[in-house]
Amino acid sequence: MDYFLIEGGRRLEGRISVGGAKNSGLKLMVAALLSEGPLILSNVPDIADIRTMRTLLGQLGYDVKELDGPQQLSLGGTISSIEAPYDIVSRMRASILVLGPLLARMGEARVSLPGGCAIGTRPVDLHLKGLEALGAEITLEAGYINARAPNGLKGGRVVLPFPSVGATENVLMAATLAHGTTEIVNAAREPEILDLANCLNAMGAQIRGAHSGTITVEGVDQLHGATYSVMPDRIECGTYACAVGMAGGDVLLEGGRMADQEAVIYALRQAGVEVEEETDGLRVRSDGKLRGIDLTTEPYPGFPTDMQAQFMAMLSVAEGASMITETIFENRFMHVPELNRMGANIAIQGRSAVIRGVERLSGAKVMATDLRASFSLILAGLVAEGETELSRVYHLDRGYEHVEKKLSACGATIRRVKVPSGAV
Ligand SMILES: CC(=O)N[C@H]1[C@@H](OP(=O)(O)OP(=O)(O)OC[C@H]2O[C@@H](n3ccc(=O)[nH]c3=O)[C@H](O)[C@@H]2O)O[C@H](CO)[C@@H](O)[C@@H]1O
Ligand SMILES: C=C(OP(=O)(O)O)C(=O)O
Repeated sequence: MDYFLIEGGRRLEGRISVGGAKNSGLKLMVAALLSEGPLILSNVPDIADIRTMRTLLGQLGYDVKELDGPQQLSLGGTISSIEAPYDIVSRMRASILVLGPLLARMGEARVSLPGGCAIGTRPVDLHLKGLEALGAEITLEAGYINARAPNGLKGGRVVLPFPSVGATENVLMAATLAHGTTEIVNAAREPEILDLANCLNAMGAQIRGAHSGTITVEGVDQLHGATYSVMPDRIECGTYACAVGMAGGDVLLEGGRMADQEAVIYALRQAGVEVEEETDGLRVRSDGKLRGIDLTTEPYPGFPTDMQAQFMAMLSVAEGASMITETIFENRFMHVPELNRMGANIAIQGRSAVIRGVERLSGAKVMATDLRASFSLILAGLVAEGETELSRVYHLDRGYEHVEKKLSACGATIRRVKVPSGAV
């Protein structure tokens, strides 16, 4: 298992190129299952989750080819299996999203139940109810979801009690090939949903209102191939903005977009970080002097839960106290004990964390527990006195590409130590 060594105390200057969004790229790859012709995707992030999705699509019989390196993929072929097995779904929860497309295209699907993960129990009841509203017959057996729609799916009205991102995407994809009209009420409004709808429309789907909370889909008989570019990763962009905020410096986040992340930019500015939109991306400047602020995670357009851990790290060295309330996942504070081991002063009270800013953090051996928690520890390491050793970086590799390259290019001292598999 690789680990990172980080030496704190360097300002960050230069440019970081923001990659394609993990949370869009994965869904666009799944959308290819709905198409009769190949889907060509560009700006695909070079991350482990995308490689896992390639394995899953391969398992279903699909052919995923690199056209010009890992960032441009061609996806197409014939579906020869309708089963998403446990060993892949348990590695990556987004695998559940093949359920809707397989049902719509093949009339049946067998997908392992994903189960919980480090940040919460993460049930999929809303996905299943949504698909049932389109006429799917669903049973659960031996840890698997068995779904059937022998006469095809029928358009229906799906009212989500909570705007679940995954449930919205599963129902949206299934509805593109259903007979008749589907309305998804209280749909998630994340920019990645709009990206998915835009790609599906480019493939011939008839989707309206993908950014509005009520999505209308007129089912069509078939979808065709298309060429589409994955949107930039707003979470990666916000993560590097926090790095500059803490370490101090001046960095252009190439490809970053203000419109995708107004709540994050508002919070950065409140904390004392300068953010401006330029033609090429977002310019972030900071003198490293930060103020404490209060934050609550919410569905989009509110402050994203996927930026919570990074802000926690940043606010741990701000002047004054901050409070972060996590409303999306019930167990997303696993980074707190690790940050405290580096000298942070953070107390958890129920769903909130009270962060009392400290003057300095000190380098330590710490352990990644989930994707965003991993990066919060890198951020802490960038400003800590001495050396930080971050283990279990496979969590980080799921969703951040070329971290050590991107940060070192801006002056950070960070290196990956490769440990051959099998070594102790
Ligand atoms: C691959 C991907 O895109 N992942 C993102 C997606 O996850 P994901 O699609 O899993 O997130 P959801 O919006 O579905 O989940 C939010 C909350 O709703 C609950 N819930 C969800 C579905 C369901 O059927 N029943 C239910 O109770 C979940 O347990 C969680 O507490 O959106 C999250 C919220 O912005 C992000 O943190 C994840 O990075
Ligand atoms: C929670 C995340 O991803 P996933 O839903 O894939 O676990 C994330 O991207 O922060």
